[in-house]
Amino acid sequence: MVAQEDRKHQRPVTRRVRSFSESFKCLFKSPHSRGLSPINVTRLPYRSSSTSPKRSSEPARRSTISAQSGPKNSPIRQRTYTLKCRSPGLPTAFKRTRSGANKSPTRQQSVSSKEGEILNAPPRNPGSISNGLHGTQRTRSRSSSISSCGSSNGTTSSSDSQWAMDSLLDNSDNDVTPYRGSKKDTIRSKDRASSTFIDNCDREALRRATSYPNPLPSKQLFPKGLYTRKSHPDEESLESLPRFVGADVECVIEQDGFKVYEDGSHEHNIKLSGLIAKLEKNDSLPLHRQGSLSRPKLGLTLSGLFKHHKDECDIENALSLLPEESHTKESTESKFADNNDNLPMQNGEDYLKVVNPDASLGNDELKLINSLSNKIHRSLENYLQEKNLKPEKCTSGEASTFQEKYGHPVGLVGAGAYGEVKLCARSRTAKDFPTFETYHDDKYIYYAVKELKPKVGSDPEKFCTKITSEFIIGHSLSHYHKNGKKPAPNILNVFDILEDSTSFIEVMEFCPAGDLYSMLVGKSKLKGRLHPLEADCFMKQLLHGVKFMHDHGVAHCDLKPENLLFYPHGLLKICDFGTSSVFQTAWERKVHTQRGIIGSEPYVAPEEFVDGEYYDPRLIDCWSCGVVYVTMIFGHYLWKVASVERDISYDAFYKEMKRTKQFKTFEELKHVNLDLASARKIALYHIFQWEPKRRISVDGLLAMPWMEHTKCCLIYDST
Ligand SMILES: Nc1ncnc2c1ncn2[C@@H]1O[C@H](COP(=O)(O)OP(=O)(O)OP(=O)(O)O)[C@@H](O)[C@H]1O
Repeated sequence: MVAQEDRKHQRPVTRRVRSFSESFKCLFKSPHSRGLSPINVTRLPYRSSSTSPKRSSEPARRSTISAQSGPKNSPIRQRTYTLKCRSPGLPTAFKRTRSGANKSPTRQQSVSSKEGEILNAPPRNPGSISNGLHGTQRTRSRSSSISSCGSSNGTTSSSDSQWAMDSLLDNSDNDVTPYRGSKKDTIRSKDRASSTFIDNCDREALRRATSYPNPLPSKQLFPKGLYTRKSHPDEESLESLPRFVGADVECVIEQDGFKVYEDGSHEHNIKLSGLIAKLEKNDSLPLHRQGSLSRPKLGLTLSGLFKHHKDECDIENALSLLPEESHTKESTESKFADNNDNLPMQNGEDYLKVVNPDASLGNDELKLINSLSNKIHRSLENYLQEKNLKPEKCTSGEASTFQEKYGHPVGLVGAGAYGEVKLCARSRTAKDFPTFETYHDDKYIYYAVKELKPKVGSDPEKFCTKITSEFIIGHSLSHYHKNGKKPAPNILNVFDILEDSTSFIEVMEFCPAGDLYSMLVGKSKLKGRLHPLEADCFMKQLLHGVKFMHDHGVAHCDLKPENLLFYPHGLLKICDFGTSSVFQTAWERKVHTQRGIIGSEPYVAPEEFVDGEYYDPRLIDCWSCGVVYVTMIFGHYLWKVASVERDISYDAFYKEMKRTKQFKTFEELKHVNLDLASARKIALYHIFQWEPKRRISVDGLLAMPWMEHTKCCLIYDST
């Protein structure tokens, strides 16, 4: 099997670094010049620390690195880390639903390895099915500083590594937001927060639920009425997605709203973000300075009335940069499957023939890119020269206004490197029924609206590439169903890009349960972690989302918890395509390799640090998925940088693997049963191969027993 996998990875990959825009630019050069001139990709480090303005005391999130250089000349600066390696002792909180809590805390023993300590609970009875459910509770030593994380020589020590993520957090918004479950659930989840036990009496039910490979069918075995699964109100937004049908089955695990049923299925109840929870409590939407995307002002001043707010984007005047026709599904139907009529031919050459109709970037996108980048360049000139001109209309006739299409701003969701992310809402109309591609409730439809403002002195070319890339890749991936294919449930919908007199505005699907980063932070605050079955479900969704991207010629290149968003019932959405790489367009059969460091440090694959080495961007995504997974499981990083020169934790992992072909941390990692623990361990070894040619692909990973037998709350074609 390993040999087979290796062969898979040795598929010929060709050439060189190139970014999204270059994938297209090169199409306008003659084939001759394309072959000769190396295309230089400078990936703009566009993502500085993005801290939600609402929570200024929260530490900075991961920054995205995008550069093209090796370790010696690394553009990576020392940064502060927020998901730190932490000190041992946190037991995983498990609680049974039907029985009283066992008041005697079980012990979770920590396992130390050379490079750091991890959290693991050895079984009370080795071989028992509840191996991962009992542990030693130890007092954790908390670090109160995040600044200690980087040593001056760029390496990390194991003591450096023991920073507790939760110690870095403010507790200001604890328990403000309700769970998205029933009232009963809400109360239970509060009770559960401090619970760290599982009682023994229903072990048999738990064993059945998590039996490997197949849990027992529920209805034949269990009487009705024990526990009826209810669908969430927001599930109606996902009509097209098949889900496990509700059944009367017993809930055998309940932890922080995550429930596992006796038939092996499960249910997530992820907290709604504070903003949406507050909005839903009130009956009407607040008018946040209707017509403006800027923050609400506290008071009105006379001078303010006459002052031109240069940095505010003016929503009334925002106009779509998209041709009107591309808003409708029908008109964007892809024609390239068997029609090359509109190809960007050059001097009669036919090298732009569509050979890969599955690529998400084809003729339609090419046209859109051309039109968008022209408009963005023109507008950028105006912005940078502070001409403050109104945007030109893209279409003849009356284009709908931003407000008609997306409503008005009702709050602040987050902040990105180029501006804020706002929540906009508009009333539902009869026309909206039945398809919703974003979050909604009975009355309103919600959109996330991201402001992209050029910085003074910034390179217009880079800014243009960043927003074109972010929008086109997101838009094309999320509109792939335009040609009759199934929608990708794990890719964030990107709807529109508009401009006003000072900035560009990207309109996206709104995910009301926030991102994985916030979820992990929230768990950590409550001294809990993700249940392994919940983490497995997220991993499966993540891998399916990434597989979808890879199948369509795009590698994400910046997978990290901050870029994974959620719906309350656990639907995961991959977002932020600003550093994504197009490794294959519709006109290419070959997969392009690339070089240079791209992504966020702890998630960056080791081959990226090798100076000048070309790598397959799909495999770096796979590595990042592995890091995201272990971060979910441990609640901290295993290393800060996957470079033996720069990180002693990684160096220790590397040496241990070389010497023993094992990594103690993975060997001792527990799951709900031994089979799952073993299947997952094997998969982790396949992911964390520092030699890319030995690393498993995302496809391969999904086919491994671990993922094959992971019950996911979405049912995919291949499962
Ligand atoms: N569609 C969305 N739904 C819900 N929350 C969102 C959405 N988009 C962004 N957010 C929130 O806003 C935060 C910042 O947004 P985003 O990730 O786009 O900025 P960034 O990645 O820091 O900026 P950049 O685009 O420069 O990388 C996210 O971490 C997330 O919590």
